[in-house]
Amino acid sequence: MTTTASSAQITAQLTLTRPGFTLDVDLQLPGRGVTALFGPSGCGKTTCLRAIAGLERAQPGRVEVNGEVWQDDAQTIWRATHERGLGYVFQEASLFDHLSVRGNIDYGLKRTPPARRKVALEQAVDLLGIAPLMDRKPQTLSGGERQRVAIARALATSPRLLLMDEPLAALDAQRKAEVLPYLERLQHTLDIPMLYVSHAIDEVASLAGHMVLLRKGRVLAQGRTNELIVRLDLPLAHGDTAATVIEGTVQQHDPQDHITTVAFSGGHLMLVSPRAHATGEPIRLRVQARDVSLALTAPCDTSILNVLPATVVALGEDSPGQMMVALDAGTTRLLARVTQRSAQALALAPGQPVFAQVKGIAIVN
Ligand SMILES: Nc1ncnc2c1ncn2[C@@H]1O[C@H](COP(=O)(O)OP(=O)(O)OP(=O)(O)O)[C@@H](O)[C@H]1O
Repeated sequence: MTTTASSAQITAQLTLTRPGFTLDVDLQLPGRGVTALFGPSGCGKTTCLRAIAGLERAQPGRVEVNGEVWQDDAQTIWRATHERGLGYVFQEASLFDHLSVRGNIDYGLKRTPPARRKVALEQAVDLLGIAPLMDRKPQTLSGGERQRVAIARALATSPRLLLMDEPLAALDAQRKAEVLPYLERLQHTLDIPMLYVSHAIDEVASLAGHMVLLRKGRVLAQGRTNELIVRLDLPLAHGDTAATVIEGTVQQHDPQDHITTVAFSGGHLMLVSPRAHATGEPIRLRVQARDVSLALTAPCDTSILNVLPATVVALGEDSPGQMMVALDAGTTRLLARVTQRSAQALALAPGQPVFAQVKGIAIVN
């Protein structure tokens, strides 16, 4: 086995040329947690995953995962896919229809030498909530159930890296919402890094701490998801889906009004939450730019619960007639989408103190 001294990090320098398309990326990713590959159709997300998996050969290429070198053309190192210890989950779960769910998961387990087994069968089954399905045949399962079985099977191989290529894309919104919490649970429980391809920015924002933004085979930006989604120079901070993820701590929960108060670097936010959250629990919140409005003086007699003092950092044009405003509330960057007319009427400019009125907040996890 070829290893180097570097610790939890994934690096991939990949050049791969096809007629009409060149992938040329230098990825520097954390070796823990979920990293999303995000970008428009055809930008090279799947090609990146396949090159990291060794299913396609980048030339030249170098891939190193948590100290193990999988490819290094300069040193003529090449590990075949089956020697990389990968889990791969695709859009459509490719289960063996002649085997039961248990048989499918056992198949993954048996391919893993006992010394390398980190994830017990029971743990994979429990994390994906599939215990009641173990004796069923795949063709009797719903799409969401099949996908959970496919993920459990990949996990049962105790992969060094789990590659997921749009694992929720074939599911309708309801099934997606059913599988997403399991994926969130995985990353909190297992120390298996995941690379996650998705088109859906809300999925990325809730799952991935880190992301790579791809365009036409190149890296447009890579870094912490919370930071990239609010950068006005990048496409994510534009349009209807622009949003901020706020990391905070539950301060209290009022069971009478079902209101949870969350403390974060910019103050407090209150949100309606039917579930009682424990005091001190870390919590991530998503605030959409279209749900934030601005005022120059503190509004009074308003039904809006959350008014945060903030400072304008930058303004950018969004769509015709709309501006995107980046704000700092404490050390937290927020986005507000306001009309161009309002931006002019308030004479919004960098450095200006404002009050951000936050109308809608969603709990991410
Ligand atoms: N087997 C192949 N042979 C030739 N060209 C291919 C092949 N697979 C993909 N391509 C091309 O390579 C480019 C990158 O494709 P890739 O599948 O990596 O994009 P993607 O970002 O994953 O897209 P999508 O989101 O639509 O799945 C595209 O231009 C695509 O047409």
